[in-house]
Amino acid sequence: MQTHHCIHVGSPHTLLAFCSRRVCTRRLTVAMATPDKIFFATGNKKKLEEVTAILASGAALPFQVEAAKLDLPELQGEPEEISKEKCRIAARLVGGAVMVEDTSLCFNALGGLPGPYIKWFLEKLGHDGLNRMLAGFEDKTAYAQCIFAYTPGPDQEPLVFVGRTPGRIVAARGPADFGWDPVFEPEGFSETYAEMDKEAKNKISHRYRSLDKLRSYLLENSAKQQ
Ligand SMILES: O=P(O)(O)OP(=O)(O)OP(=O)(O)OC[C@H]1O[C@@H](n2cnc3c(O)ncnc32)[C@H](O)[C@@H]1O
Ligand SMILES: [Mg+2]
Repeated sequence: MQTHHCIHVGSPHTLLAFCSRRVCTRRLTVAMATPDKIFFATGNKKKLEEVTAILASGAALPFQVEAAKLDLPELQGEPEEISKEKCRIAARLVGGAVMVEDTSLCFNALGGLPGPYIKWFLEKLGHDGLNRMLAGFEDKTAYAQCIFAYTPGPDQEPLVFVGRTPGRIVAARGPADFGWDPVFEPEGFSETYAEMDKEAKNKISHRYRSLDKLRSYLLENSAKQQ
């Protein structure tokens, strides 16, 4: 059997190519450089505020993040797949590099539901209804999950970055200006997300944890850093 060496760059984002040696069927992978401009597509002003604050709190970025206000579809399926598909749709709409995120609120007693469907549960049942859903269960624990999906362009497969913050569902406390913040008390804290300073939430939140992973990935692959 003939053997030879293909270069295999172990970067998670890959441009698929094939080795020029005909005997080789292995796919070569080449890391995609971080572009100069990446859109953040969302229809949610509060998400945008948090993402902007989280990115601004770190070192200066060698790329620009520009908001794209898009009304993206509420898809069904597993959270990672929802985020990826949302990203593919957004990349086609903006015609370039884009990141999106999809947020879930998962009740442990309900096997992770409402999960990615929290938007509809919150809209139809309100904060009190979310509490009542757990009335028959002793276990009030939950986790907030954010999945950022990023692609350098419409023809590239999106990558996902998952961040989770554990906590529990409590009767609403604090300002009701962002989703289910008043009913989620993160583990290790006596305040709900809504009662916490924005800065404090942004240091421990599901959004911070996933965005931090995406930021590291983008910095590692940024030509300007090398
Ligand atoms: O355009 P996109 O980015 O999809 O924005 P969206 O508001 O539709 O957001 P999702 O599809 O991710 O649905 C998540 C739901 O959870 C809410 N939400 C998201 N992040 C939150 C956070 O950090 N705290 C409280 N509520 C949040 C949000 O308002 C939605 O009702
Ligand atoms: Mg949405």
